[in-house]
Amino acid sequence: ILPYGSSHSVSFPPVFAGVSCMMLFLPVAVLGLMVVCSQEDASLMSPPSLPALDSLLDPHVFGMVVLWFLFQALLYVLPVGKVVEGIPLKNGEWLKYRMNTLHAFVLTVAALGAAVHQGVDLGYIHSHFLQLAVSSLLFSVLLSVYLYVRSRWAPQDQLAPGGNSGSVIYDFFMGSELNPRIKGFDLKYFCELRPGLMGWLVINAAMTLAEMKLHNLNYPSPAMILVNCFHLFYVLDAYWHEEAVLGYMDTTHAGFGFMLVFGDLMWVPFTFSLQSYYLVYHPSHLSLPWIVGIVTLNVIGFSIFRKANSQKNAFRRNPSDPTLSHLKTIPTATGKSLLVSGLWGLVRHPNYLGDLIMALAWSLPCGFTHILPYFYVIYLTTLLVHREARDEAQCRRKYGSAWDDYCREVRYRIIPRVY
Ligand SMILES: NC(=O)C1=CN([C@@H]2O[C@H](COP(=O)(O)OP(=O)(O)OC[C@H]3O[C@@H](n4cnc5c(N)ncnc54)[C@H](OP(=O)(O)O)[C@@H]3O)[C@@H](O)[C@H]2O)C=CC1
Ligand SMILES: CC(C)CCC[C@@H](C)[C@H]1CC=C2C3=C(CC[C@@]21C)[C@@]1(C)CC[C@H](O)C(C)(C)[C@@H]1CC3
Repeated sequence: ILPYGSSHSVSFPPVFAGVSCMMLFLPVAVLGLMVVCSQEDASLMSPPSLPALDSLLDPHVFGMVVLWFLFQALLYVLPVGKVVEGIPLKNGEWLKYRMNTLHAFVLTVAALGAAVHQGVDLGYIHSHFLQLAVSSLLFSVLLSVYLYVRSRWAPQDQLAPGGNSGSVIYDFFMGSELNPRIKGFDLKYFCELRPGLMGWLVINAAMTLAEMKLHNLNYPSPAMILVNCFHLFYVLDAYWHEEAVLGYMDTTHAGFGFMLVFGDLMWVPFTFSLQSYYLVYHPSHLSLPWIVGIVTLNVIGFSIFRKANSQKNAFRRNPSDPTLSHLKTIPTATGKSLLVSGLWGLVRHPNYLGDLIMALAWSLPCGFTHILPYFYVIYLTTLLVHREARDEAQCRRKYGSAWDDYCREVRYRIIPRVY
């Protein structure tokens, strides 16, 4: 995938071929991982026992996926939570966003609690897991087609820097419009934080019930509790700091096309929950010192991730923030400065380092029998290394020699003394 904003170099045929392959390969990979995860031998080398293809698309399950999306959309438009402005657009305007993910989370938990009380069986999610993933894929394709079609009529100043190459396949994948909206309803912002992230937690809860049922347990296993708590904490942290997402690369630069739609609606819920799905079939027994070690690792990762993101966000909002006055900075020709001490002086992407440490802590409760529960760490490492390279190129373009000074001062990208 090319850096956001480099549509000039996409007329190269291998790029189109690569994008087409990814569109086919990524959904198949998600389904393949899910199938292998439920097998006794969850080794990536073992041949997956494939289910009948015609059993995968179930209209009833598709209806559930649409209902979930609409329910989350309804919570998004509730007039609760403050309204804030995003970063300025090319045309000088500011878009407004309502911050109510935490309200939506509480209402979702209440609604699910009420549904379970009325006899709804969350076990449906476990027993129709593959069908749910296929329906989410179909929904993602339909939404991406809608986004591509409407982008043909979008004004020039509302297009993303990349994703406007003129090639149908490339633009469909990367997304042409930067902030597609239906009236005030921001489709990209909504999808990034709600149906997928919340769906991930609901799937985890369903897998916990499935584990207890399958193994006749009165309580979930410690490994399942750890995985659930870590994931819940990560999502709640994203919701608590919801405003920060307005400044992240995906919100400010990426078009909303198949890559992000699929990422938000299929990849996130169905691959991020692989650890809890794995634990249903592969119990993992953890000793107390091991549990303490894993929790400590997660706390270290989270502290780095949170402190780095909060420091940078506070610094960008107010460079003379008195709580940051002890940090060294490098001025740049754009008027903005770069932090060069504290965590941002340790490596150039301390927030990625924290995220990766947490990712490792989420996999360790699953033990060492299979590599599959480590899929999330592998994915995140690949994504963040690639993201770091794109960001580096962008910052070098933006800040010129000041960026080179920063790189000389802070030599390592993500892992101190290693990378
Ligand atoms: N769980 C998951 O699947 C994923 C999680 N993430 C997480 O999302 C979060 C956001 O990531 P992302 O948007 O990629 O990147 P960052 O939040 O790291 O943003 C990068 C930008 O920060 C600014 N910056 C870089 N260095 C400095 C410095 N020294 N001082 C001040 N500003 C600096 C630059 O922008 P400018 O100067 O213009 O402000 C740069 O473009 C991360 O914590 C990441 O771990 C990301 C992807 C996937
Ligand atoms: C191979 C795929 C198709 C690539 C898809 C990438 C997306 C899944 C990720 C791109 C950036 C993301 C972020 C989060 C989730 C994953 C995606 C959408 C994030 C919302 C997770 C929670 C964090 O606290 C965050 C920092 C808000 C994340 C922002 C980036």
